[in-house]
Amino acid sequence: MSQEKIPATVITGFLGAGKTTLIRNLLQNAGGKKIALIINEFGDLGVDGDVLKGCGAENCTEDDIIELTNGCICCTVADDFIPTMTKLLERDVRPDHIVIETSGLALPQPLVAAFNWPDIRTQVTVDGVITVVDSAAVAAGRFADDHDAVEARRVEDDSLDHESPIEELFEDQLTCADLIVLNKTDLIDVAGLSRVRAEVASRTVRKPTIIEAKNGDVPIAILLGLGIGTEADIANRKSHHELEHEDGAPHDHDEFDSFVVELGPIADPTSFIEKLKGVISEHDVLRLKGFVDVPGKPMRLQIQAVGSRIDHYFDRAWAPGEARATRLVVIGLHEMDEGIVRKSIEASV
Ligand SMILES: Nc1nc2c(ncn2[C@@H]2O[C@H](COP(=O)(O)OP(=O)(O)OP(=O)(O)O)[C@@H](O)[C@H]2O)c(=O)[nH]1
Repeated sequence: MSQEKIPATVITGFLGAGKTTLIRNLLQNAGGKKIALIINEFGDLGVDGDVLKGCGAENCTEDDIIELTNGCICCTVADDFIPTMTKLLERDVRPDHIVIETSGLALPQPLVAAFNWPDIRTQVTVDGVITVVDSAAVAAGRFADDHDAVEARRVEDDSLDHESPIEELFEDQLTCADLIVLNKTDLIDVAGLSRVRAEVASRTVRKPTIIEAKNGDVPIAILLGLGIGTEADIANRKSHHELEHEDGAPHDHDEFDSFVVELGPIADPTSFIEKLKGVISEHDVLRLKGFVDVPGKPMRLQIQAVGSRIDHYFDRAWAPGEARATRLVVIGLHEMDEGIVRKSIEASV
């Protein structure tokens, strides 16, 4: 029996760009399409999976949400992603569409290349790669090295890389895109947005379509059904790393670190969050997210920090029998001193 290939959409974008938010919208507006979701996170705590499982979309039940937590998907393609895909494809009821959320630090290239593996290629095709961009972060220069300063240092020290790991990853994620979503447009003005658009366009040679969004709110008809078959075009989308190491040396994430902080109940979340802001900016924490136990409140408090901007809201009631706890995952550059950051967060309670 010949079966049509199942389309798979890869959603990529730097830490905190709004991938989970966009997917949540997509699931809630999927109009009866059965969607399977594969989520990969950097860091030990399954926050994104938890957020998406709580979104209650009928066409994507908890069974349809698969979390890959053994490291970044781009490094564990063979061990983790391929077996997961194979199992998904063996299910009696196959999904209409597969959506894959990569970790904010993943290179999408190795993942897309995996769709050329023999067992996968015959059954699934990449509908398109969607790269979500935090427009406010781009506007604030968080993905741009100060090239003049770097150049000045480089004259003194040849071993210095021109681009930071963050800037390289950002470009690699843009390089792989079929569609770029400039998200968080509510946080910048029109002039800022047009500068962001120009900067993003200048960092992609292939010139994919660029659209704008607030809270990842993009009609499903725009996101799904691109019909690109990206896996056949992977040679045109090489990452910095692939270009530098044509021998195929594996990429790793040594430049980044993550750890989980567990705390007791937080009686004064407002003061805690205020102090967290200070910790994040003092120690250059890239991303912090998790859940807080506020005594006396039936709901858990979700904390989401991207750079020094912190969102927080009570997202759902603690389930009966669920242990109330405060757990936060912290992600930063390798130079981040875990011991000091951990102590500062503990001292913020
Ligand atoms: N103001 C504003 N906030 C947004 C928007 N989109 C997402 N956010 C917030 O940004 C934070 C990060 O969003 P996520 O959707 O978790 O980002 P992500 O890309 O999945 O993050 P990682 O999985 O950690 O890489 C959350 O607090 C969101 O509510 C937007 O358009 N505007």
